[in-house]
Amino acid sequence: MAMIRIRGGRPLHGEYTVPGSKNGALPILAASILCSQGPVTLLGCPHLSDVENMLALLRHLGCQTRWEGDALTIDAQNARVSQMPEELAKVMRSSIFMLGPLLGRFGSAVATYPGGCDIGLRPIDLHLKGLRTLGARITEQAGYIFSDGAALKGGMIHLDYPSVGATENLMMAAALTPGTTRLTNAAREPEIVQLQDFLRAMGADISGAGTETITINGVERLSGCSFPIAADRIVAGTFLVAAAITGGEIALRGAPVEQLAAVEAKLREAGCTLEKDGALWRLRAPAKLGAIESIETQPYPGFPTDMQALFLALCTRGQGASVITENIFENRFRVVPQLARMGARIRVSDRTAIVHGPGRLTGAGVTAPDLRGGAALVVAALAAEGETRIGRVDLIDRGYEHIEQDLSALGADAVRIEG
Ligand SMILES: CC(=O)N[C@H]1[C@@H](OP(=O)(O)OP(=O)(O)OC[C@H]2O[C@@H](n3ccc(=O)[nH]c3=O)[C@H](O)[C@@H]2O)O[C@H](CO)[C@@H](O)[C@@H]1O
Ligand SMILES: C=C(OP(=O)(O)O)C(=O)O
Repeated sequence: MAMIRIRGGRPLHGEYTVPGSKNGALPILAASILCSQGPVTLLGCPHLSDVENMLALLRHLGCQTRWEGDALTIDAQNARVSQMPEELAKVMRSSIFMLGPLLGRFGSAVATYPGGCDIGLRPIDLHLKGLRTLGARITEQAGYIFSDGAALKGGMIHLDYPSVGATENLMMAAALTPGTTRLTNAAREPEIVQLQDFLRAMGADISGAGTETITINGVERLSGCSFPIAADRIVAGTFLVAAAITGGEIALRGAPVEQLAAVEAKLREAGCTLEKDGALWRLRAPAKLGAIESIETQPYPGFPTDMQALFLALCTRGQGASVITENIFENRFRVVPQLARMGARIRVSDRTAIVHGPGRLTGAGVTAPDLRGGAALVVAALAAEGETRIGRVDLIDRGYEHIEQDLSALGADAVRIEG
């Protein structure tokens, strides 16, 4: 098994270009199967293991896929319905995104319960309830989800919770479903707006993404287009935290600054200076990081749950106690025992973690518990004395293309050791 070895204590300095977004790309890849006329080309698509797994799923469903640099072309003209292979569904939460588009285009789908990082129970009841409201007949048997959407028609769906994935799945199902579908209490994340933009580029009639009501008028068919994948707000946030914890300075190129308002506010509270400088967004760390009184994860535009573990790491270096509350996923403090191995003093009670800083972080052998927990260990290792070895790099690779190379280019001593 590969691991990342980091020798800490070197402040990061330099410029970093933010890559395309994983959470933007994954639903867009699923939506490409809706396109029956001509190929779609996604520009600036990140080369991530999750993207490759999604492509394997698309090929299994009869699509042709081709990379040319960062441009990814998918031709779904000859796509067909077929049972999704369990091994792919098991490793990737986003396999569930195929359900809506397959129902929309072919009127049937067979899926398995999705796997992915262990950050909570992650039920899919809201996805299934919404599809049933559109007329899908869904039966669940031995881990398989059989859905028949021959009689799909537009309808009113109120989501009990603004789930990102359920909103996306239902937008995709409704794009080719006759009649008008209205989604209320929809998620408002930037990735929902990106999916709407992509569906529109293929010819869909959809509006309202970014607000809590999305309206979709089904069209007969969708056709090919070329579409840019937007920059990854969580990767951008990760590199800001990495620079901050090492007492360094970073300039991000192509950062989605407005999408990071909640993260920026907390970095400022920790004493960082952030300013726009033309196309660059600069962060300068203070001589000593301050504690952060309270962070509460919330749906967008609140503080993102995907940044929570990274701030656990950052707050270990803050002067005093910081309080972090996780409201979205019930199992997202699994990195705490790993950070404790590096000397962090964090007390968890239910959904709240109290981080006592400033502690001395020291290198240790640790294991990524999930994608962002893994990134938090990388960031902590940059600030630790001595050598840290981080295992389960495969989880980190889900969302970061070659994190050790990008950090090395900014001055870190970080290498991947293939095992
Ligand atoms: C590929 C992708 O974009 N992943 C993101 C997406 O995940 P994902 O789309 O899975 O997250 P959701 O917004 O659906 O989940 C939020 C909460 O709703 C619950 N829930 C969700 C669906 C459902 O049918 N029933 C239900 O109870 C979940 O268990 C969780 O507690 O949004 C999360 C919240 O911003 C991010 O952390 C993930 O990085
Ligand atoms: C939890 C995440 O992703 P996914 O929903 O794909 O598991 C994440 O990106 O932090």
